[in-house]
Order: sequence, then C-alpha cells, then structure tokens
Amino acid sequence: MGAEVVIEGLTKSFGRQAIWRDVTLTLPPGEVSAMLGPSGTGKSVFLKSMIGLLKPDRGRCVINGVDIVTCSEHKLYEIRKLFGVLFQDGALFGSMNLYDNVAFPLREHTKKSETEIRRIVSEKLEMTGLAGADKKLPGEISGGMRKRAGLARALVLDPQIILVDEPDSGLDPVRTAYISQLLIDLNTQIDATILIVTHNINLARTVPDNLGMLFRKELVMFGPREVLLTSDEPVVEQFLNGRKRGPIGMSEEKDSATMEREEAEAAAGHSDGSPDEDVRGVVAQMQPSPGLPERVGARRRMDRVMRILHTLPAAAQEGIIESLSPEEQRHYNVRPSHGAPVAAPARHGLADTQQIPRVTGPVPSQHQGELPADQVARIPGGWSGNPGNPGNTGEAPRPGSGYPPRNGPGGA
Ligand SMILES: Nc1ncnc2c1ncn2[C@@H]1O[C@H](COP(=O)(O)OP(=O)(O)OP(=O)(O)O)[C@@H](O)[C@H]1O
Repeated sequence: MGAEVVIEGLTKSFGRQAIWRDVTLTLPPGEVSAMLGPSGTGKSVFLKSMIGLLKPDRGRCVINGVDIVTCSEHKLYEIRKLFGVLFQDGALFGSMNLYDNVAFPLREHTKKSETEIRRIVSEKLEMTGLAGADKKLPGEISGGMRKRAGLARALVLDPQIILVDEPDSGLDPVRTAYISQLLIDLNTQIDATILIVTHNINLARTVPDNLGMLFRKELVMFGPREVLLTSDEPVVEQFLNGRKRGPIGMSEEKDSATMEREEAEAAAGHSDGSPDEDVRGVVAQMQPSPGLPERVGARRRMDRVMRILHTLPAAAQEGIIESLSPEEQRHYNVRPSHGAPVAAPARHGLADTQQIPRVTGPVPSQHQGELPADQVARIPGGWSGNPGNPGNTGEAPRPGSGYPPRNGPGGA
C-alpha cells in the first residue's frame, strides 16, 4: 500500500509574496486525491514542496515518520525515492528515445543490470500503452504519448506516492479521459497514494477519492470528494461551474464592489455567457478498466469515509449514501430516509418529491472498517462537534485546516 502523507501548517512564500499558508491535510494511503485551484494559486509549488524541491517557510510534511521539511539531505534523498512525479510536460530528455528516458531513473538510482532494466522498462511501457514506441524520440510523439512516457518513467522505481501535475494540460478531452483512466488503473494495480493537481473539472468530479482546493493563499477545503462536490462555498460553486460571476477574478481574487456589480447585472438579465446549469452534486466515480481486479484503495476509502460519515456535511452524507449499493447500505447500517422533505433540491439535482438520505445512527463498530485510527482522515476538532470522531484533534478549526472552515457541519 502507498504511504500516507501528513501535512501540517505548511506555509510557503517567495520573498514578500505569500503563496499559501497553514496548509493542513492528510493524503490517505493508497487513495487518489486531487487539488484544485485557479491558476497561480501555488498548486505546482505545493507539489514541489512535497518532494523537497522547494523549501517551505514552516510546517511539516511527514512521510513514513520523516518530516521532509526539516530532515537531513541524506534522508530527503531516501524519501524522494518513494515518489514518482509526472511533470506537466512529461519532462523528458529530448535527445533520448523513450526507452532510455524511462530507463534513466533505474540507471541513476539503482545498480540493476541492463537485463533487469529492460524487463522493468518494458513492463512500464506496456502499462502505459507505449509498447512498441520505445525507439521514438519525445519530439516524434504526441502530447498524450509524452504524458504517458512521463508516467512510465515515474513508475520505474515502484513509487509509493505519485504526484501528477496537470495531467490534462495540452490534451483534448478524450485524451484527458484516457490518461484519467490510466491513473485509476495504476492505482488499482500498484495501490500507490496519488495526488493530482488540476483545473480540469471533469477529471476532478470523476477521478479522485478526495478533493481539495487552494484559493486566496489558503486551503479552502480537503476531504472526501463528496464534500467538495456538494459544497455551498461560493468559490467552489464558481470553480466547478466555470462561471465568471463569483469571488475568482482574472487575477485570482475580486473585490466586493466588482462582485456586487456583477450580481446586479445578472439580476437585470445580463448574460456573461456562463452556463446556467449547476454541475455540483456527486457523480459516479471512474472505475478500473474491465478485467482489472477491484480497486482496494476504493474499498478502504469507503470504510474510512463511513467511519467519519456522521461528521460530514448533510449534502455530502446524502451523496455518499446514494452512491452505495443496497448491500453496502445494509453493511454500513445506513439507509435513505423516508418522509423527510428535501432541504435544497436544486443544489443537488434532486426532484422536490425525493427524500434526503440519512444516516440511521452511528456506524456500529463491527462495520467501521479495518483501518487503524491513524489512517483515518483528520477532521478539525470543533467542526464535527463529535469528540468520538477518531480523527478529531480537539483543536479549534483554522481557516484552510482541511475541511469547510466557515460554515460548520451543514456547510450552509
Ligand atoms: N521558483 C519560484 N520563484 C519565485 N516565484 C515562484 C517560483 N515558482 C513559482 N512562483 C510563483 O508562485 C506562484 C504560484 O505558482 P504555481 O506555478 O505553483 O501556480 P499554479 O497554481 O500551479 O498555476 P497554474 O495552474 O497556472 O499552473 C506564481 O505567482 C509563481 O510566479
């Protein structure tokens, strides 16, 4: 199983330019997480800080018990071997063919024989659909193939953690769907912890188990995908729907006067071309390709999420329970409620006559999954108000500390 990554109070600036501050989150082991955020909010800087390519000003990033912010160069070198990184452009060496590009980390970091290297490189090229393309130079292949070659290279050292910077950049929607499928299939096959940085909404809605968002130099939220996908946070609503109207402006943040003017213009019937439809709500998650086994990360994640279900906002609970099969609902002792009116049908795509699913009570201990407490997502104390929550730290919630910071459990 992939490694857990625990990030606490991470803060980064360049000179006087603050990039983000007090970022606190845990990447659950073997799960797929994604970080959203408008351009320039520091998503790439975040990835680089996680592997020690950039040094945060303060905070911790703990992997296998080692804090990479403060550890020695030697330790950092060792920890970096746990990572596979897919940079935006694949970061391939232009003068080397794909075979040598993919073989490069093995020749640099291991003493493996050329026979062993050939076996590993062939396996990774096969996994990424590049078998037969090993003699090609990066300049001779498409952007999608370059991404896949970058991914093949990121896999050769059997990483426990895979960081992916904008897998969709430069790709059409169809190629983006293929690379998304590849990431889910990889997670199924090697059970690595994956963090994807993206502003592709479709990918964010369908691929990850967990979703977070950076904005205004802070982590707006991070948690199970259903929390962000059903969030009422204006910045999340604007971002998921790709609207101009909202707190995000051309240079990231709008002033309140501009926002008020836009609201007034919209009320007066002015169309700015933004879509009317609200895409928020929980949609089906991408599954492994047919023929692959069950994704154990998804099963572990479901157990973990059901343990913290009662701490999540009502809309997220609703989305999670609705996505369970009847057998799973019985297993976790939850069921859709009957007779309760829907609180906000328009937001979640439910008809007026449909019912809000409800948790029928605390999840019984025999159904709480097998995860030890330290592998359960951390919920800031005071948000859930539930001291029994295994992830509850007992601290007051801080802005950007991992889950909806302002609105409390209901998120409203
Ligand atoms: N090495 C550096 N030195 C100084 N400033 C930097 C450095 N790297 C990044 N920045 C600044 O940090 C900010 C965040 O950059 P970053 O590339 O992380 O944003 P991003 O969210 O990944 O954007 P995009 O989605 O457009 O790729 C930018 O203002 C950028 O200019």
